[in-house]
Amino acid sequence: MNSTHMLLFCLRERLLDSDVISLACFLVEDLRASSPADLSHDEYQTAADWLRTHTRHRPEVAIICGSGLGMLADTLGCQESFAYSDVPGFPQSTVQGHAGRLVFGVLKGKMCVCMQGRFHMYEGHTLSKTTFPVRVFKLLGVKTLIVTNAAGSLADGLQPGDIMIIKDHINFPGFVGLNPLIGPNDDKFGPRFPAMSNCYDKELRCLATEIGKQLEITGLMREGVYAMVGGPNFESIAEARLLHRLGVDAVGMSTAPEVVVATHCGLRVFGLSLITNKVVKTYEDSDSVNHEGVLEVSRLRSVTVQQLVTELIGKMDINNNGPNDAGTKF
Ligand SMILES: O=P(O)(O)O[C@H]1O[C@H](CO)[C@@H](O)[C@H]1O
Ligand SMILES: Nc1nc2[nH]cnc2c(=O)[nH]1
Repeated sequence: MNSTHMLLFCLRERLLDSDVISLACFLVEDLRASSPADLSHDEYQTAADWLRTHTRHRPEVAIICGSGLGMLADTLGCQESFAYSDVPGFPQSTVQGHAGRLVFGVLKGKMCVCMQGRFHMYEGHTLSKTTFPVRVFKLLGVKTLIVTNAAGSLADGLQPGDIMIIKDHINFPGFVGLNPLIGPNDDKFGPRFPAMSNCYDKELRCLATEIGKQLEITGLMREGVYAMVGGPNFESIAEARLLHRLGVDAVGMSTAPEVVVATHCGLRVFGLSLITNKVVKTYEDSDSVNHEGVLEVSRLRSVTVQQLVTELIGKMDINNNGPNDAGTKF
């Protein structure tokens, strides 16, 4: 008996009133609609097979470009690119600053695939669709995922233009059941109960800090905790204060689902947030954030982010799969 049958049974037996039943059925359906159980293994495999037959590239590193950071993909050598609309199963990008192209190419001698545009829950995509490319990358043989995003800062020491290496995240939507792993577990990808305590690889974080020193950008860099909220609205002042008190350094509307799915399937993850604005925390402050401002700061810093990511890819040991790799099952 599934949850809906259970609720209908309660109704028949007059255990609950009909309004409660309708609401509960709606919530159950809603949760189900947002779970990856609505995609079969074959759907990921079809996309991976299609890509394998359309490109000779065999990427080891995947990069997800945050808002306004798509220029990273332009630096790949020997490029081949595909519109998301051409790849079976890929959703469409609907947000300004997210071009909607998958770019394959070579960076510092490593085969890479770059998402010029990511998918967000607030666009109306299910979480399975939001994270769809990550599992496709796994099937393509990718070992390391690099996620980038634009984020607002709550930490006093983080200014617009700074780069925060993500040490950990808080997946707020996950607290209310909006987790991409909800639904029957696909054991071919990973375990039912994956650990998240090592999801941002320590070695890669240290390497990025070293590279920051070489690039003489340590003044712009620090580690911190990223929190994902659902969006699409930016934070109210009371919400900003709450996040600040909870120890959040930077907030955005993406990344956590991708990282959860990547960690589940044993990918090594590196993440960074480009701080595009300070989140307003006082009622006296008349500033307010907007997406155009976010994109502008991203573009201004995109070359620095590009240099950092490029050097990181060049120097990373591709054969070290990190602590989450339980061995591939394909
Ligand atoms: O997280 P990325 O995709 O970088 O984008 C961030 O910027 C947008 C808001 O300006 C939101 O989508 C937020 O998540
Ligand atoms: N939620 C949220 N997302 C962002 N993305 C870029 N800046 C912000 C911000 O201030 N808040």
